[in-house]
Amino acid sequence: MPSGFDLAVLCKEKGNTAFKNEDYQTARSLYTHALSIDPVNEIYPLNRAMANLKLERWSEAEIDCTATLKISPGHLKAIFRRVVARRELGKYKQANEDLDLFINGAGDRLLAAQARESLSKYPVEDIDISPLTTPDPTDHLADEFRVIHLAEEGTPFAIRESNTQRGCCAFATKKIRRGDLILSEKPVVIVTTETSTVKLKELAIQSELRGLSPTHLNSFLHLSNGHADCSCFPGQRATGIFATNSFALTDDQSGIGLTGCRFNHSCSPNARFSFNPTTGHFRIFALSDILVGEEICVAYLSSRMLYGQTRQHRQGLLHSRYHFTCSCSVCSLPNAEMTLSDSRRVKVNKLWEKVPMFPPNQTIQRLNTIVQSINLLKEEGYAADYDDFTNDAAIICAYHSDYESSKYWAKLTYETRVAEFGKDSPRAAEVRGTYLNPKSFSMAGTGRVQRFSHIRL
Ligand SMILES: C[S@@+](CC[C@H](N)C(=O)[O-])C[C@H]1O[C@@H](n2cnc3c(N)ncnc32)[C@H](O)[C@@H]1O
Repeated sequence: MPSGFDLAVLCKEKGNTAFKNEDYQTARSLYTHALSIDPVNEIYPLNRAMANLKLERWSEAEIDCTATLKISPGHLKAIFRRVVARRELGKYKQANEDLDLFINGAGDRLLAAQARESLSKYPVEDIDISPLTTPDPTDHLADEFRVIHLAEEGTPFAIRESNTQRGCCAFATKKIRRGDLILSEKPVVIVTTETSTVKLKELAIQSELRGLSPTHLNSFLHLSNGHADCSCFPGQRATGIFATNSFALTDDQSGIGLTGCRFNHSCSPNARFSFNPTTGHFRIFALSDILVGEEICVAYLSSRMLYGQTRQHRQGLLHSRYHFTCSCSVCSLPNAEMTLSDSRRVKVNKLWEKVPMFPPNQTIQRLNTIVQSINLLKEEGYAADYDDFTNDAAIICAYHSDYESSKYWAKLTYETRVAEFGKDSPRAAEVRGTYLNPKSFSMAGTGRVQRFSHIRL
């Protein structure tokens, strides 16, 4: 497992950097990651012992020193660090025994004399100052995990562990309105996906990880890994984490936003993520009004794959791509409601295919089909992608020289895109011109003149 070994070494090196910067919490966590990848290297528990001493986590420091000594008996640094930990724990007898071991092992007169001198300051018998709680040696990550999940000030959400199988979730902490910007962040790990083999991708991810700050590497390694138990990327923890949490940024790039990737998927999402190539930010906008305490979910599948497919089909896609069984509010509907939901979505999909097939002399039917589709989506509680239909309506009205109707539909398209992707997004910019001037549609005014003002949503 050479690459697993690399990651452990990287964690140790970044941990050392954090330690030098006096960020002992991050250092401790990175040594824990290193240890979880390579549990037989004595340096990792030894370094973590030092971080634990700095954090005054004496019991854990003692446990780490003992672990080091199991792997490497007689390791002097481990013995000395355990002396410090045991003294602080009031285990003077054991501390003094360790100190004797250290002095004997050190074989250095000056060092031995200094150690003996410090020994004289401590009682020989134990006194009872045991810690208030006995640390669970398996729970090393608990504290860092909590730190990561503190909501940043000013954000309208918090990431919290849920009691569902969805793990961490984003919950609204303030009332959010449709079109509100929920999150904007720079992705930290960006990989070119075009023609990449798994091996190339793996190397690219490793190279990105090398460039991360200790804090970011630590956060990355805390992300969920849907590939921990499958054979997709054997022994490649970083690749598994990347595959679980990355989103397409552009046609040939994927990336991870360390906070954005904590938002779970829903088949009727109330938020939408997008990437703004101009600013280089990942953004999440609200698709509907969201109440305090409500979970904020985005969609991992795009438009028709989502609103036009049955639960079975969506679950199949999500499972093959991301290895999870969707438990969103739509997929958890009782049978009867599920059947209704499925039939609505299948119908919308059929209507979507039908819309462009109407000949020019059936534009009224075409517009009515568009209205019917959007109403079905609304009935389904699906609040996105109406522009898949409204843009078509704007074009066909302009074709028949009904610029008032065209503007009505183009405005809906523009407003949808502003709300879902932001006013400054390329998606909104794309339709702004035709909204302001429907005559600028390429086929405008080339069909039979007709009025459609009676067909509205
Ligand atoms: C990008 S992460 C999202 C954040 C994740 N919940 C966490 O704890 O960090 C994707 C993982 O979240 C879980 N997840 C997201 N949406 C889900 C859903 N609708 N149903 C079940 N699990 C979901 C799956 O384990 C998936 O692999």
